[in-house]
Amino acid sequence: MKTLKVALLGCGNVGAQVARILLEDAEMLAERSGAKLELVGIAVRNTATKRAVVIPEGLFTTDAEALVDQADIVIELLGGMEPASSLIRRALSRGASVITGNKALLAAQGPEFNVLAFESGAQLRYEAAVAGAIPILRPIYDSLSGDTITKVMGIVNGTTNFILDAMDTTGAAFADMLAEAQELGYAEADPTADVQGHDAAAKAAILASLAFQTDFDLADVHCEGITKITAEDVAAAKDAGMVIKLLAIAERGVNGIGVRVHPTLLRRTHPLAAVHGAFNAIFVEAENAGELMFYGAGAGGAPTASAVLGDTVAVARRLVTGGPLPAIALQQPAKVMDFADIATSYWISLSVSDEPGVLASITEIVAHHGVSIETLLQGGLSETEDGVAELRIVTHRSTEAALAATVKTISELAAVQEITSVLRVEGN
Ligand SMILES: NC(=O)c1ccc[n+]([C@@H]2O[C@H](COP(=O)([O-])OP(=O)(O)OC[C@H]3O[C@@H](n4cnc5c(N)ncnc54)[C@H](O)[C@@H]3O)[C@@H](O)[C@H]2O)c1
Ligand SMILES: N[C@@H](CCO)C(=O)O
Ligand code: NA
Repeated sequence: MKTLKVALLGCGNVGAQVARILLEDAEMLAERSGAKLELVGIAVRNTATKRAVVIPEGLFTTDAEALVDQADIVIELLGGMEPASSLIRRALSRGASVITGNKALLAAQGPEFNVLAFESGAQLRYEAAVAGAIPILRPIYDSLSGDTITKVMGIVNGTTNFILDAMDTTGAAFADMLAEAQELGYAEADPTADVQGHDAAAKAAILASLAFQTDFDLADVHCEGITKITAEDVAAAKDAGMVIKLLAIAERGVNGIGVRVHPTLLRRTHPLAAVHGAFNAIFVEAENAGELMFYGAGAGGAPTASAVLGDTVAVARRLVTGGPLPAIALQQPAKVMDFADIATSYWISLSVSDEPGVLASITEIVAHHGVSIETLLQGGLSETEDGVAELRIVTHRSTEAALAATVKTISELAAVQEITSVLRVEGN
């Protein structure tokens, strides 16, 4: 049986679990790959650091470059831009295949890595980079390659789902749940990438690139995180039979493809509303397949390691059987839809002076901008301020530009005391 040398870069949450599986399940992996997968070394910063799993000390090295230079397969789980980028380029340039979970790096440099891989005949796989354990990239670029995808929409960040879900179900505080997500190994090394939506935006760029055969990068993704979501927003959503989720959405529109990440209100009957904790779920709509939903663990060491090992076996099988790599699908230049042109629906909460004619002025403004109202709810007089009434408006779908202009004009009305929240609504 052929032996393939595997170099592991990084031994953190995910890397340690990958090392464990490579060592514990070596026999099974060899049977499935058709080759012995020999872990030849693990690049770390400090060889003396105690790890989450028992690993023979002799495997650790601080010389990542020398390790890369002797490997057939390089698994990059360092995170961050450098030295991850240089090491991936080094591996691909010498024809070694690369598996990575580094979505931030892929969203920035993925197209360049693809070219390097194509030139040297190396394989590049990154199922772990989007929605952890869930097989989602391979279904999109492989299983659905005979169909036309029209929309991808999902919860792709475990940390923010964990936080929002706890705020919704137990009323827990944002900061406490973020600390717990960090302890559980869900959050990025710098958790602002999670809560500001950048991690989900990188995943949205990867999903959109594969679903629409083009190259999206982070700059193409409209991104809003969850840092402005308050306990009051969560309670108001609950009161209305809805829940707030951070969604990544990529869809074909009239003049291009719109890619966005933002907190979104969903009715509780929507399947994505039932995704709890750090779980992820992704809806894919395709012309012939219809609606598909993929659900599972979106973060965490062992689940993410499962996706890494799946890629490793797939790469090893091809190294054993040989044969040409599939040609890179023709990458069309990205036709990015301007965010202002994207159709969404708004939920607007506001407090107004409780005086005659206010409702009429507001409905007039909404109509003036070509927007129509789905529901308008008067929440009664404010408990804290005399003569102040609370209103909640949900609009029908309209362009982002028309909706934003509507909110701006409403906010300028003398009777409007405060726009307390503006959120987008998805689903039926
Ligand atoms: N944790 C998850 O749930 C998850 C899920 C999917 C993808 N990912 C991605 O997988 C990657 C790893 O994530 P993680 O959670 O294991 O991170 P981590 O911070 O736990 O592990 C990274 C490890 O790499 C080490 N490292 C960093 N720079 C190094 C260098 N120059 N030389 C040697 N070692 C170095 C760090 O010391 C750390 O031990 C990231 O790209 C992350 O985005 C993580
Ligand atoms: N920090 C990421 C890890 C998985 O990519 C998350 O919370 O989803
Ligand atoms: Na995945």
